[in-house]
Amino acid sequence: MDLESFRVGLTPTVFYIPGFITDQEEAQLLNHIYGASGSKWKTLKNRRLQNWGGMVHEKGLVPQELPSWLTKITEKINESSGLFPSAINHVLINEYHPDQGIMPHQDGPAYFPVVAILSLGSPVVMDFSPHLRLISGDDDNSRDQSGESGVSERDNQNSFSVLMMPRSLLIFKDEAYSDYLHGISDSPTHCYKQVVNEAEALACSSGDSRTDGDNKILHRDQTRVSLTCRLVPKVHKNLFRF
Ligand SMILES: O=C(O)CCC(=O)C(=O)O
Ligand SMILES: [Fe+2]
Repeated sequence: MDLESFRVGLTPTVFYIPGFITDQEEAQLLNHIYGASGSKWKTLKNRRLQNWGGMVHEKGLVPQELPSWLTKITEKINESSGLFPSAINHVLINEYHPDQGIMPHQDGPAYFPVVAILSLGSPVVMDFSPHLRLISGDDDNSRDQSGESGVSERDNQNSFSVLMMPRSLLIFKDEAYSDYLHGISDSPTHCYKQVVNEAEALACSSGDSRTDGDNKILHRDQTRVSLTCRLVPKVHKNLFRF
């Protein structure tokens, strides 16, 4: 795959790959996700999530083997992007109802700084906003299970947004990873007027979203499920030797 041809926007470095999986693969993934044991879900204030691959700690991953229905996807991401130095070993599955989102955050330091997000279900807009780097130390206090940390300082210049259609893959790294917060508003309508990938996203949509084309408003009338695929380079072989 020529990843360069999927680059979007002016900020290094964001790639948007429409139709990364087929309708059938999307349905199969949703079957596996909703077929998982109820105890696999962790309910947060504004969404539910499933954690696959093991527990991420500040010092690395206490690993758990990914099931084959996930490695099928992660291997395809590894091979087609060529951006991960070894196999993706962690997948966070987030579920959002139309009035749910994720606060602007930066992914935690345990991850290799490349993120691949596969979207299923309802389209949404993800907002990126630059933040002023925190001057000192770590910000562990606000980190939750997903390894994300809230960062309060930010500015609104140079912000940009990406429209994430079902079955698409969004990859971001470099500045987009290190100098920007990313988040999804909890509003049931999202405006896609300013997105950096409107043409790419809408070219591939097959009527699975309700849009108001004149005002570029997206009505989130379905649940969205996303798979955030990452690599935790440091893996703990022995739980008791932390
Ligand atoms: O659901 C998404 O698209 C984003 C998830 C995310 O940012 C995360 O899990 O860190
Ligand atoms: Fe994130």
